[in-house]
Amino acid sequence: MTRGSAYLRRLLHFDRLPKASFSSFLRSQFHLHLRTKAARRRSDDDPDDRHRRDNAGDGGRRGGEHWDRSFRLDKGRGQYLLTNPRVLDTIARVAGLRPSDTVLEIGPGTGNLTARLLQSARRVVAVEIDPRMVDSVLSRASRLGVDDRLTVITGDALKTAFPDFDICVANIPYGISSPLIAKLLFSTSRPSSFRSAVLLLQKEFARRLVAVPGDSEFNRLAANVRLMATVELLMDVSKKDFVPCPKVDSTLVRLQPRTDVPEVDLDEWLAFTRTCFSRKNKTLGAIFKQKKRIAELLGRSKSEGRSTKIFMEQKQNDNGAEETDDDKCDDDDDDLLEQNASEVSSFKEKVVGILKSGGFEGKRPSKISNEEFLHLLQLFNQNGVQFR
Ligand SMILES: C[S@@+](CC[C@H](N)C(=O)[O-])C[C@H]1O[C@@H](n2cnc3c(N)ncnc32)[C@H](O)[C@@H]1O
Repeated sequence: MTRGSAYLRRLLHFDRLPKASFSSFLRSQFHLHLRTKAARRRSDDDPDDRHRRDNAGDGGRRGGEHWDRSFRLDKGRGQYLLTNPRVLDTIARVAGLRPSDTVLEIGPGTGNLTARLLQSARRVVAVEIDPRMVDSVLSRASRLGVDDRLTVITGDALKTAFPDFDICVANIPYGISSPLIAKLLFSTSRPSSFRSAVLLLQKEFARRLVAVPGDSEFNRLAANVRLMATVELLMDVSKKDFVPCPKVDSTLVRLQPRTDVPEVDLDEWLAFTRTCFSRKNKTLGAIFKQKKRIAELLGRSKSEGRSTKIFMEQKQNDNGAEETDDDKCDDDDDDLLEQNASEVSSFKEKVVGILKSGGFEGKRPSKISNEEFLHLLQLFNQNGVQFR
């Protein structure tokens, strides 16, 4: 008998019994463990059991929502299923659904949240990119007898036209957080026809969304979202509540479209904030004095009506941060300067003059409120400087 098992024997008070009894105790425990494991595996493969688990969202809600492993989950598509029934119930509850509501759900997956949304709302319209998930959620809805109230659009939520909806509730793939929020807030009819969007987001991303001017995390996305909506953090959700377990924790967030959105051309605003936040930790004076920036602005201001890609189509990372590293911007500036040198120089004087007149030259974008940004944009536009 090894020292370890002698210690275990003492610990379990087997030291006064014959060694043979202890060995047979260990053997019986081992067999019990194997039997339990086999039973669990059988239950996973049992369609009835699976069905019982699938139905956890429509009544009893005991135990976890399990993944039936009928196909491989694609992490590249953000297929992390939320399986904690308490969290799923809470999301459906705090979303504030009304019986007359049409809910837009992005990425229903196997329907863990969908089943609950269908309990409280009139109908759910879901957009799902993976046809395997579409089959899964549709067959689940049909088993629950609610398929007549569920429509699933197979496609990319960023490229699919959304139908009219009252509220959006979703555990979204985190890779599309920024462009999806931009699409919800900037491309729906104005004033926004929906009441709110309750989204599960990566925790750090959610914190950046609620950052205010002066916070180290304040960024372009936060400024843009604040223009269109109020943001509220509802609750944190542990990574342990997902299958498979992701690397990051999550936060449930409510976005409520503002009814008092300022009168501003939104494409112009988006292009303007893109410029303002283009260089980390620089003052507006430094940002707008860049040769490349001046040349771009001059080109835009001269060619009226020239359109640029809008916010959600622009290349951006999921942090909502689009700032470039300080030293990378001046590369190739000279090549980009196609305008006549004296024209560029007098345009630069004009831009700097506008910044000075509003007291903005020495200010950093991360400390500026939206009211101030709007004022500066107005000054630029009034003086013929256009951003898109
Ligand atoms: C985080 S899972 C959520 C699944 C389910 N709602 C849940 O909570 O268990 C994200 C889902 O979004 C889908 N998805 C990923 N990218 C998408 C896109 N661009 N448009 C629509 N659905 C997408 C994935 O296939 C997956 O089903």
